[in-house]
Amino acid sequence: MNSPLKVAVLGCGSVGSQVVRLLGEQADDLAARVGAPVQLAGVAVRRLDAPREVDVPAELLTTDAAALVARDDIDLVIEVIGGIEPARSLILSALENGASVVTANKALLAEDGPTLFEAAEKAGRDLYYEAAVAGAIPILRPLRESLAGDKVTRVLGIVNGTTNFILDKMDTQGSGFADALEEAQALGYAEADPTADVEGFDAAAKAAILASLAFHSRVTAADVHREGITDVTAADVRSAREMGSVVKLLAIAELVPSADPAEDAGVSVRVHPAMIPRSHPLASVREAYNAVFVESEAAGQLMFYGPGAGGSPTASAVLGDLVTVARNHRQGTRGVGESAYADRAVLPMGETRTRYHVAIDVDDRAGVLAAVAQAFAEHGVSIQTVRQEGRGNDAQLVVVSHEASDAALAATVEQLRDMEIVREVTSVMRVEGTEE
Ligand SMILES: NC(=O)c1ccc[n+]([C@@H]2O[C@H](COP(=O)([O-])OP(=O)(O)OC[C@H]3O[C@@H](n4cnc5c(N)ncnc54)[C@H](O)[C@@H]3O)[C@@H](O)[C@H]2O)c1
Ligand SMILES: N[C@@H](CCO)C(=O)O
Ligand code: NA
Repeated sequence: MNSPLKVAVLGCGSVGSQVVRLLGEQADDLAARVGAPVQLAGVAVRRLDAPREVDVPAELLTTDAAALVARDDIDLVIEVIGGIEPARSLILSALENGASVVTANKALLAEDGPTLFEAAEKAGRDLYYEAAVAGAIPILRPLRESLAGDKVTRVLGIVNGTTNFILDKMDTQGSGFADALEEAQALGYAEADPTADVEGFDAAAKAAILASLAFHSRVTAADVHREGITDVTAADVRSAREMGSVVKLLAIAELVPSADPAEDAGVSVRVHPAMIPRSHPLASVREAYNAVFVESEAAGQLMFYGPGAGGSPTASAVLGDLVTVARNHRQGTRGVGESAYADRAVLPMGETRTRYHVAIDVDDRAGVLAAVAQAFAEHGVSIQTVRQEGRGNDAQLVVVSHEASDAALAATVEQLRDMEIVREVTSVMRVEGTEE
């Protein structure tokens, strides 16, 4: 057998503890798959005496992560601390010292991925991060490797388990957002501070990573249009149900065509709640599960489904990467690095073409429908369907538009809100996953 590869694990929380457990339990199989034993050489923690989900020999624990990654004998570094600093400095230092790196850190990759990729390139080492998007689900490697010969045109993902759980409860139990969030917290899905999940920051980081890989371009979290689910009401969810749809928080990355068929105009990358038909494969993704739906020119439609979070599922993705980078490291080669040659521009949200569902409480009298239709027409927005519900003081018009620029749709809704015949615009939501 070849001499062992030495691994440093940075952070021993939910994911780190499961990585350490699996490194021990699967040691023989990992050695066979890598072609050399993979030996745990150090675990950086914040406190030596903190309770942990896994037993780590005391001599392997250290609170000095910087010194651990600077050690000459470390071949592989697994970063599962999270956040921007010190994670970024530690990864850069590990690469400079000749180690290959596996990380689950979506926030860092989405904020400053190119700095890390350039450092990996310069060092001739690997930087792998399958766990950063949709936890255990293999999605980054399929985009980066399996689909490298195809042209991806759209990625639609349910990439945040907490928000999917909340929206699922709102749909199946008729709960309001606050009650569904409370249930998610009681079950341990949502954090005490749920901002990153419910405001869409977590999904936006993942959208940036997916878009970068799918479209061979650099997309950062700052480029992603982001709306969370805090304004989704029970009325929105009911309205979706009446149309045979369901509300999901989607991470969307799509190629936007231009007038010249040989060239695209750029990419649209966004996270927002949307209504999708119940017949769409993503509609069946329940509770805290994740799924990523990919459309490409040659392959057609693909769906990747599974647990998007949790210590053990996420550790599965980390160890999958570890086996690959360990094998490369041993053989003195590296895997596929960053591919950003296409350098596509991210279009402003206003230029993105979307469809809207708008529910409007109106007076039930002659000319009202015509006036509402006129507001859409003034902004060049074509209506696909309109239906009336209720009568008299309870009349409601539900309009679904054809595709139009998001700016035109938003302006239409603004105008509706100002109209005298409109009592209230009760629900505005984008519609996705349908053929025009
Ligand atoms: N938990 C999940 O389901 C999940 C899923 C996908 C990706 N991730 C990512 O995995 C990473 C880790 O997440 P987690 O859920 O395990 O978080 P966690 O908070 O449970 O664990 C992080 C650990 O790092 C430790 N730490 C903080 N600063 C440190 C330092 N300077 N040196 C050493 N240790 C330090 C903390 O004490 C903590 O134990 C994050 O980037 C996260 O986004 C997590
Ligand atoms: N908080 C995330 C898990 C880690 O990405 C979720 O709810 O899916
Ligand atoms: Na993944």
